Amino acid sequence: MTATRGLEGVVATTSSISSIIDDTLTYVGYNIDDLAQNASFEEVVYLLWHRKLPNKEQLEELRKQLAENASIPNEILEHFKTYPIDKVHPMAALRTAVSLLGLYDEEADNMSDEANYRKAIRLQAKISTIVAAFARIRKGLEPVQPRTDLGFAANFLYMLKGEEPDQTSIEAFNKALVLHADHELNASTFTARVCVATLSDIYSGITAAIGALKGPLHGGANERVMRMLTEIGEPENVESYIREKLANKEKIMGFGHRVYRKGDPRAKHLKEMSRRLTEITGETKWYEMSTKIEEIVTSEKSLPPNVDFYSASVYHCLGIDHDLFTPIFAISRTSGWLAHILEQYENNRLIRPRAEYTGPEKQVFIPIEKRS
Ligand SMILES: CC(=O)SCCNC(=O)CCNC(=O)[C@H](O)C(C)(C)COP(=O)(O)OP(=O)(O)OC[C@H]1O[C@@H](n2cnc3c(N)ncnc32)[C@H](O)[C@@H]1OP(=O)(O)O
Ligand SMILES: O=C([O-])CC(=O)C(=O)O
Repeated sequence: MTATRGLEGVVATTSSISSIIDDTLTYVGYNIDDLAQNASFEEVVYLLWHRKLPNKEQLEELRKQLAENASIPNEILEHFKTYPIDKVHPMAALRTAVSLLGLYDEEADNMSDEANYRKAIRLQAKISTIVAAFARIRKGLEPVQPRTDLGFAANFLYMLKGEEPDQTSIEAFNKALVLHADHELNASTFTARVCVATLSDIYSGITAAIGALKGPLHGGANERVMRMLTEIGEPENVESYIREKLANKEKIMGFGHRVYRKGDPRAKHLKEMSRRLTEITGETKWYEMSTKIEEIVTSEKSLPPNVDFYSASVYHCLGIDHDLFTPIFAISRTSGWLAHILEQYENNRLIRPRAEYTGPEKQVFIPIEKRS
């Protein structure tokens, strides 16, 4: 038995949800470029869960279900208020809150297909309310109740800020949600599938996935990109900062990918959004710095930017706190995680690979009183 480090290139399951072939990303066969230009996040959720685009009635029904299920139990809001608020990362709060949410769902352990679908709706609906409520509570603000007349993207921005967002912000945020919704067998999706393949419940699967997304090699990179941009401060500091990092063999956050070689097809959409939004907000330096970083990293290391790189300046321009960037990724990716969890249940087999043993062999047990 020989181990493949990081399971690189290992095909671990079949799936009909999304694919990456020759650096092209599709959801159920629809090119991500088409979806990013044309689809609402709710349409994408429907597509991932049903493997077809909704008609008008089906989309309206899903929108209604998401809006009607967006409120969260008061116990979760009260729980947030007990946290050492300035020490808790919002991803840790989200991971805990999703687990807690399971305690208040009477169907949590009902494994019928119908109950699992109802739970998927509830989780997708409530996750953005959780993130927005935590963001407000930690600032000493009252949480804002979700509205049933707003779409998913608009509702999140409204709950976060307490005022109706403008059309540009809604469109940009919707596009970011579409771009992050699913991505084949990435680390957090694989985590979710491994978890529920034991026939554990959906809340366990999403809690586990949030834990995996939090890491800086995965979803946590977007927050670190903004930290790097802030540290650099001005475009004239980019060159020395990046070259020093590369010389020290440090990783530049937001670059590189396990699967893409020529480049991440989502990055160009986020780059264009970053260009537009930084112009609108008068903060063009973030875009200017980002493009300079891209030039250096691409030429020195042949590493193109991934989805996390330009999303940082996009979210910054939308007025979102930097430590909420990864929770926002989680809000969108919940749709993909849920699609994969439901697909796993449909055709389940326990996921249990092997390890190549590299430890000592044939050891002789020594009683404790004789050990040095
Ligand atoms: C949504 C997402 O999850 S997208 C990815 C988000 N993560 C990041 O942006 C973090 C930065 N990027 C990385 O750490 C990596 O590129 C990963 C984790 C995304 C992919 O990693 P892997 O396929 O395992 O590649 P690995 O980490 O083994 O790197 C291979 C080589 O490229 C280098 N490399 C990879 N990414 C980077 C980077 N961002 N900056 C500098 N060097 C890099 C490594 O140092 C290594 O070099 P070496 O062979 O000289 O030791
Ligand atoms: O696929 C991956 O390894 C990481 C990624 O880009 C994502 O999850 O969107």
